[in-house]
Amino acid sequence: MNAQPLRIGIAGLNGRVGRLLAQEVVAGGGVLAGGTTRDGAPVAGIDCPVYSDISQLAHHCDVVIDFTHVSTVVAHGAALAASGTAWVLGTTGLSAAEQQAVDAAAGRVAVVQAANFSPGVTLVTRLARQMGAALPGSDYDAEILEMHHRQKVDAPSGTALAMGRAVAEGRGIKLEDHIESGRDGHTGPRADGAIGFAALRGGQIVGEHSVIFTSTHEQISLTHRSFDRRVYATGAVRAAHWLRTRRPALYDMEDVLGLKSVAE
Ligand SMILES: NC(=O)C1=CN([C@@H]2O[C@H](COP(=O)(O)OP(=O)(O)OC[C@H]3O[C@@H](n4cnc5c(N)ncnc54)[C@H](OP(=O)(O)O)[C@@H]3O)[C@@H](O)[C@H]2O)C=CC1
Ligand SMILES: O=C(O)C1=N[C@H](C(=O)O)C[C@H](O)C1
Repeated sequence: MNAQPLRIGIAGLNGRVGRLLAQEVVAGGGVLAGGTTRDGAPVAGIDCPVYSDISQLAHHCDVVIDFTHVSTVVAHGAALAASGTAWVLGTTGLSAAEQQAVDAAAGRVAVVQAANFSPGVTLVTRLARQMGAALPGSDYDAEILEMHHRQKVDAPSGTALAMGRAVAEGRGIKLEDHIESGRDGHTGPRADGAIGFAALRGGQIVGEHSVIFTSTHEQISLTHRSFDRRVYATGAVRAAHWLRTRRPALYDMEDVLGLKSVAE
């Protein structure tokens, strides 16, 4: 049993998720050790030290929860690995090179990375893997539909890509070899075994994802809707506490929820 409360820092303290994280860290029994904003300015209504440099924040924390922007990932990974600070990473839209930086950091510190910290999405993604295994691409066309608020900057969403990757894993193929995203114009017919994506944007929709399998004779769809971003913040804080006793490695929300020991 750890006597000291967990010291949690928040990268992107003034973000839509960052502001909720500040509340959930305290509600979860942790210490809000500080946060970052781009210019180091304090955030109205949140009482903690604020830095512009994540290295400064890291020295005061056991773990940093990071929901920022993809442009920060390489620098954040290097800084947290150098200071030995665990990392809960929710930022989406990573390139292969940015993902490699996360993998490298996870060789030195414990990292939980998830495109979506909601328990419901974690389960839907697991089910998508099982459906991919059971419903072959030769008979069942897999499509992922997502809708988000108008401010979202990356598409398809990280969650949609994770769901597509799960379908591909179930089918024993690579998503990269079968992805059909952003169809427009004279696309030709759907490729056999393709995994398709469609991204909608509008208003203040928090996050909606559907995985849809359609054959000649039937359709099966799984839909998840987030009503409140707090579901991401509570999931990320849960991940931060779970990380406390872990060795350096890359973990995901299935690890945090203990699902990997449950038979599929
Ligand atoms: N994994 C999950 O469960 C979820 C993931 N996300 C992802 O989290 C990320 C943030 O989402 P959201 O909170 O809605 O976004 P916001 O734009 O509301 O917040 C992002 C914050 O990141 C900071 N930031 C942006 N660019 C930089 C930079 N170059 N350097 C340092 N800080 C920067 C901004 O700081 P400042 O205000 O100082 O400019 C801002 O406050 C996105 O990638 C999103 O897709 C979102 C929801 C759930
Ligand atoms: O930007 C968002 O808002 C969200 N981003 C994540 C994603 O890209 O999947 C998670 C959630 O859908 C909300």
